Amino acid sequence: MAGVPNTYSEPVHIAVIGGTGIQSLANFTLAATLSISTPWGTPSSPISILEHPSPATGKPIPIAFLSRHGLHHELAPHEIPNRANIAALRSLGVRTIIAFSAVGSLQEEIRPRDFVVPDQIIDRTKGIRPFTFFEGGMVGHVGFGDPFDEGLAKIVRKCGHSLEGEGVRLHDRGTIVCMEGPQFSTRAESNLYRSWGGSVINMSALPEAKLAREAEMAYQMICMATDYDCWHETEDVNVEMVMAHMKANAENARRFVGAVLDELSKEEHGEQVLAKHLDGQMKFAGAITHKEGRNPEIVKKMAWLFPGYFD
Ligand SMILES: CSC[C@H]1O[C@H](OP(=O)(O)O)[C@H](O)[C@@H]1O
Ligand SMILES: Nc1ncnc2[nH]cnc12
Repeated sequence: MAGVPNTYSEPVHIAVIGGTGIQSLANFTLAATLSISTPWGTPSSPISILEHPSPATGKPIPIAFLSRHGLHHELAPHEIPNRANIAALRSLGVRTIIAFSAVGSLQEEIRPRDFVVPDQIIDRTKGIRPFTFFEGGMVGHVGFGDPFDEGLAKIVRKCGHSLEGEGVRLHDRGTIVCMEGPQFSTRAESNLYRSWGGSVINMSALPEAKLAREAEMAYQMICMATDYDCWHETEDVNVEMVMAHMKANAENARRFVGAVLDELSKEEHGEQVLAKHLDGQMKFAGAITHKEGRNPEIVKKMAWLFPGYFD
């Protein structure tokens, strides 16, 4: 956009990843648009730096916004450059990610337009998406028992509940089934996922959440149900249905994200926003590969992501 700076000199600690139907965040001041190139390629879209006034001090707080499927939804779930997205955000200083996702509901009580703050994921991707930074000569194993950040989740839930009664219905927990797509599930699959205890289904929680964990970022997804997939007696999911529910509830989605950003801007959440509890975890996880066995090319890539960790 003409006149918008293409650099930003301050560190940015919070990011929002927008999914289907959320290609931008309105009501924020656009401070810069950044085109970042990483050793893992270029992100899904330029990263917008939005300034958000801190409710406490009025001082602008920068937020990075990235559109997962590209500016015009041109990237299918398996084409999303997840490693470039996460690496680019970390290079800006981001340590907290709020990720938004349109999901199918696998449970009667999760109605279209309800929000869910999930706490678990079942991986039904097919291994065709690059899913780790640690490969090709540097091994790293990171814990993923709780795929989302519980501290961040608590803040997100509190914000969601504060909007209840104003058109927002929130489910505090849930298991996402992340499927490969881009085709939707068969009815047999949809029923199988229900029998496994799945709450909602999407195509984008993974490897995004795994890579955020490897990059030592606190990550929480906010899901909005757009359909009952194909297990329910109502009409089977289709794109038109997903987009219609997203559009109808976009204002609530934006208010939800806005409330979370307001809350995260408070000084009391400083340590959480900087994900201090995850600091340095990859330094030890990656040290499993002895120095003499590390591939110098990968070491160079890693130095971009984790300056000073593997010197
Ligand atoms: C358009 S329906 C399928 C599509 O919607 C979800 O996108 P996102 O998670 O980015 O909001 C789902 O994961 C699929 O990519
Ligand atoms: N039914 C569904 N399956 C997978 N991803 C979705 N995103 C929205 N609805 C979905």
